[in-house]
Amino acid sequence: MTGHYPNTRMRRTRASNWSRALHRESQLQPTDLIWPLFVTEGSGVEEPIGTLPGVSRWSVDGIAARAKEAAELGIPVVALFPNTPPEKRNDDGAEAHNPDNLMCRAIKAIKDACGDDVGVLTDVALDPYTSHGQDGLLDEHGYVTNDDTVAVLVDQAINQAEAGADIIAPSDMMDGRIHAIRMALEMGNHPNVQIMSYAAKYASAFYGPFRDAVGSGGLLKGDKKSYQMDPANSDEALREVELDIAEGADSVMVKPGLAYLDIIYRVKKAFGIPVFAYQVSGEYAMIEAAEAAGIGDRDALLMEKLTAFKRAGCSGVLTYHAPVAARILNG
Ligand SMILES: NCC(=O)CCC(=O)O
Ligand SMILES: [Mg+2]
Repeated sequence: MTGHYPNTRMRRTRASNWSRALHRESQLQPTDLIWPLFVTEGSGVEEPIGTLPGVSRWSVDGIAARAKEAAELGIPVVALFPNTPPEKRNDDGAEAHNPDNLMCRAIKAIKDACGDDVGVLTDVALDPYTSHGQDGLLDEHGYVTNDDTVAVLVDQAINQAEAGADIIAPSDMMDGRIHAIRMALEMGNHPNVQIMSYAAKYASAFYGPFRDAVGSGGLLKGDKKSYQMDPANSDEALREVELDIAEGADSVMVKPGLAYLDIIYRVKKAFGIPVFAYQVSGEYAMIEAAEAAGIGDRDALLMEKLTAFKRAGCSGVLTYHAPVAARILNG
């Protein structure tokens, strides 16, 4: 039972800087951040992404430089997404398991440049490699098949692990893929490669700028509602998470971030496992747009939102603002 005024004055502990610092319940640190990076072909290339102001695609050499920057800022992990050239995209996304694809070259360049100082998280899904922009293989009706897709995702994940990936992050939302990938990693002599499952990924309107960044936006026909979750659902997210833990996920992700804080909170309470939020491209773009429109201070907005993820129970956050936030935190 809390006391009564005036014995209890809630404002007492808020009255000074030192006291606010002492009583702060959640503290964001650079080590809470995962920095998503977009890879493109060429060398010495930086391509700014129009819908993500401040974010660029980098060629492999630039990606290695960004990873070094991450290490200097205290950011422990970078996440990689390739912008596959159109001529290498086809119906079955076969480029995803080409050992010399953009992703594998970027993984190797980072591991050569940074070794153990930076972890490399790699996305598993076919959308950056398919000519139709869906995350899996289509049947004759245009439906994204489950089991045939999982077989390709396993090849994609092993391909990334062979190149040196530290964390495999399947974002496809097929059923059973965590088990299949975990078994393949065990059999393929990669027992310590982690899996961070996009366990509760919602069919969201906040992904638009990302699709521009990986070049799949113009290609995508229809939507992803037959595999990504309905934003109205919450109990279903707990079932998704429970299955992925049972199948061998080391950590889980909830995506998007801010509109799904209740899901993060429930997952953490129910399972006590490491939970990560993906603050997605649309969320990033909205903060930048608020700053550009003069209706909010970018740094204050982003630090408040990132802190909210910690408060809700996250171990960390994937955010395009990672380097900006780390610089703020490092003073
Ligand atoms: N598989 C990764 C994503 O879909 C990212 C979406 C976004 O940042 O909007
Ligand atoms: Mg699932």
